[in-house]
This record gives sequence, C-alpha cells and structure tokens, in this order.
Amino acid sequence: MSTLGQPGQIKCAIGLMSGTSMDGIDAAMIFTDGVSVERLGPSITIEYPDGLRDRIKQAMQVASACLQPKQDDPQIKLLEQDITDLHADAVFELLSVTGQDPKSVDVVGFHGQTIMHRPDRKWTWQIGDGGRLAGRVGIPVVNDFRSADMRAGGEGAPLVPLYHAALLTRHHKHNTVAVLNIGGVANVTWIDFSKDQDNPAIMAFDTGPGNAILDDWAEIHTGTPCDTDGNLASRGIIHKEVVMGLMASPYFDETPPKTLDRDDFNTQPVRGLSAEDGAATLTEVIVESMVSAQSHFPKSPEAWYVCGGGRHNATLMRRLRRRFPVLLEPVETLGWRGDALEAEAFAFLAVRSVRDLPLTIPATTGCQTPTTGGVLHKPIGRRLKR
Ligand SMILES: Nc1ncnc2c1ncn2[C@@H]1O[C@H](COP(=O)(O)OP(=O)(O)OP(=O)(O)O)[C@@H](O)[C@H]1O
Ligand SMILES: CC(=O)N[C@H]1[C@@H]2OC[C@@H](O2)[C@@H](O)[C@@H]1O[C@H](C)C(=O)O
Repeated sequence: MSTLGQPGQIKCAIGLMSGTSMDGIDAAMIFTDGVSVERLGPSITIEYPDGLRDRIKQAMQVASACLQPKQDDPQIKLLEQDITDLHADAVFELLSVTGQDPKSVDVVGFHGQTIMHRPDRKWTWQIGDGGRLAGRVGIPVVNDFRSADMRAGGEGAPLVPLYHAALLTRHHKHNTVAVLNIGGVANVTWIDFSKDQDNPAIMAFDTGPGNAILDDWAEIHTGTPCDTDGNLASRGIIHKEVVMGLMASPYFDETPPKTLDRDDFNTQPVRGLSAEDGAATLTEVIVESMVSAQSHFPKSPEAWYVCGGGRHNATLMRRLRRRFPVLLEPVETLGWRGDALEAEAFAFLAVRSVRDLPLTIPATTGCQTPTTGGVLHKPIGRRLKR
C-alpha cells in the first residue's frame, strides 16, 4: 500500500499560505483526491498591505511572552480578523481568474499566519479564523493543521513533505532526491524511492534560517524588505568567524525531526558589519546550514530541487551550487510552481483532512503514529462531499 493511501474522488481544492516571510498570501487551486494530483488550477500571490507586517511583528512580540496561545488578546483578535478577510479577498481573486463560482470548490485549506512556533512547549500559533473565512467565501474551510500533530508528539512542522512525495511518486527521475524550501525558515524533504517505488523512505526537517534573517537585515540597512536578487550579499565579504560561530549552534547536530521558529536565528551576530558584509555573511550561514543538513540523510541525494522565495536570490543560488556536488535546480525544472507549492500543499492537505488521511508521519514530524489533523468549518447551507 502507498504511504499516501488509497485513491478517492477528485476534489477541487484551494490552498492559502501566508508564510514566515510575512510578505503576503499565496493562493493556489488544485484538483486532487489527497493521494495524487490530477491537475493544477490557477495560482496568485497578493501582497500584504502597508503596515500589516508591522502589526504581525507586534503580535509575534506578544506571543513570544506568552506561556501558551492567548486567544483573547484584543490586538491579536483584530489582526486575525483582518488577516482572515485578506484571505477571503485572495480566494475571490483566484476564482476570478477562471470565473469560477465558489460552489464549484469543495474545500479551502487555510494555513493562517504563524506568529509563534514552540515545539519545546508543545504549541504553535497560527492566526486565522476558519469559521469567519468559511462564512465569507461560502466554501468549507480546513484550518489549524498543526495542533493535532503536536498532540501526537510531533513538531507540528514541516507539513509539506507528503505533498512533495505525492508529486514525485511515479514521476521521479532520480531515486533519491531532496526538495529544499527556502522560505522565511528553510526546510528540506529527503525522499528515497530505491527500495519501494510507491512507499518511499522520507525524512524532513527545518535546515536552519532562510530568508527571514536576510529580510530583517536588508530592511534595517536599505529600507527594502529583502536583499533583492542577492545584490547586497554579492558585494560583501564573508566573515568566516561569524559563520563558524553561528554554525556551532547545537541545532545543526540535533537528530531530525526538528523545527525552528522564525526568530530562533536573528541578525544580532552580524551587528556592526557593513550592509554588504552582513548580507554576505548571513547568506553564507544559510548555505552552510543546508550543507550541514546533508549529514542527517541516510543516503546522499542525486538531485536537489529548490522552491520558496529564496530561489530568486541569485547570490544564494550561486553559492549553493558551488557547495553542492550534485544537480541543484529550481523546482520549475520538474514542472512545479516554486512560488505556489506551499499553497498547493495546503489544498492537498485539506482534502486529506476531509478524508481522514494522515497529514504527517513519524518520519516527517516525529509524531508517534501517522496522524490526521485540521479543523473543518462548514458555511451555513453547504454540505461537504467526502
Ligand atoms: N528577487 C528576490 N531576491 C531575493 N529574495 C527574494 C526575491 N524574491 C523573493 N525573495 C525572498 O523570498 C521571500 C518569500 O519567500 P516565500 O514566499 O517562500 O516565504 P514564506 O512562504 O513566507 O516562508 P515559509 O516557507 O517560511 O513559510 C521574501 O521574503 C524574500 O526574502
Ligand atoms: C510553524 C511554521 O509555520 N513553520 C513553517 C516555517 O516556514 C518553513 C518552515 O518553517 C516549515 O517548517 C513551516 O512551513 C511549511 C509550510 C511546512 O510546514 O511544511
């Protein structure tokens, strides 16, 4: 039997992802039974409006002082409503691409905005009101994807690996591959088909910092929200002693599964360096943490495929290619959509949730047994087709 389960009825699903980069919302439609992907529908990105990023950062500050999620904080509640309504706008904008009626969509997977991830305390906090979104768009919504996994002993992340496995199963050119997502935090899925073509061995974990530290650095020094195309880093000198200091973090030696919060790594160690040198040094830390991730794989990948916004950073990609001995390409070479992949994954996971199929397995998050998850919100007057 396949790791992913038995085929079922194909559904039209929309996935919504607002990641740790806090740059906006990715929305994507796919047609899937939650086991394989029949075809892709449209995808869009909408940017967060001015000021929202600052409000999210403030909410992160509040959350970092909490012993557990404080659902009744009035400021966070208001932010949650505004974020939810922006996700409703994203759904309508996506539907307008094809002129589709909301009734033609079976389910929406709504990740929400992560404001804190504390696997050590067994909680993770994504803001987004599933009931409100379902009411606004008139489509059943699944949210809260991570809590059940944590209750089952898992890290609550990463959740995308089973989607990577679904896309690769029966479509892979190499038996052992790694899919690297360079988002705010970076994570990897290692997949090995050499023993069983339908039931691959999987390993997944957060490799270390991603774009978030570079974004924060660029914002402080240039006022732009990221090191566009890696221009700043390309002009800087790498401060090797800082890289070595950061790479001495025990996180890199920890055995997976393991995950990080956005701010577990920050710009503090490069404070005092020039804008260019700081960017070059932080970029090197991102690269070295990915190099170090390889030591945890049972077998070396024959190819690396890169998704997430970091693949647009030319300096980062150039340095990665220099440090990796094998093929390393953006996921577009597989025909995948690197900026929509996570949104697609939450559409896929929403269908799996409705079908009660596992979203996570011990090898992806450390949960004790394969675990389903997500919370379903049905709009009044709509029945859910399972
Ligand atoms: N042209 C570019 N040059 C450099 N960096 C870029 C470019 N385009 C996008 N990025 C980076 O990609 C980031 C957005 O990536 P992405 O959308 O994958 O993150 P995310 O989904 O928020 O993260 P996560 O996977 O952690 O949830 C931006 O914050 C920026 O740092
Ligand atoms: C708690 C949380 O939002 N984690 C994100 C974050 O961004 C990248 C990395 O850290 C990953 O573990 C996860 O996102 C993707 C979508 C995941 O769960 O697979």
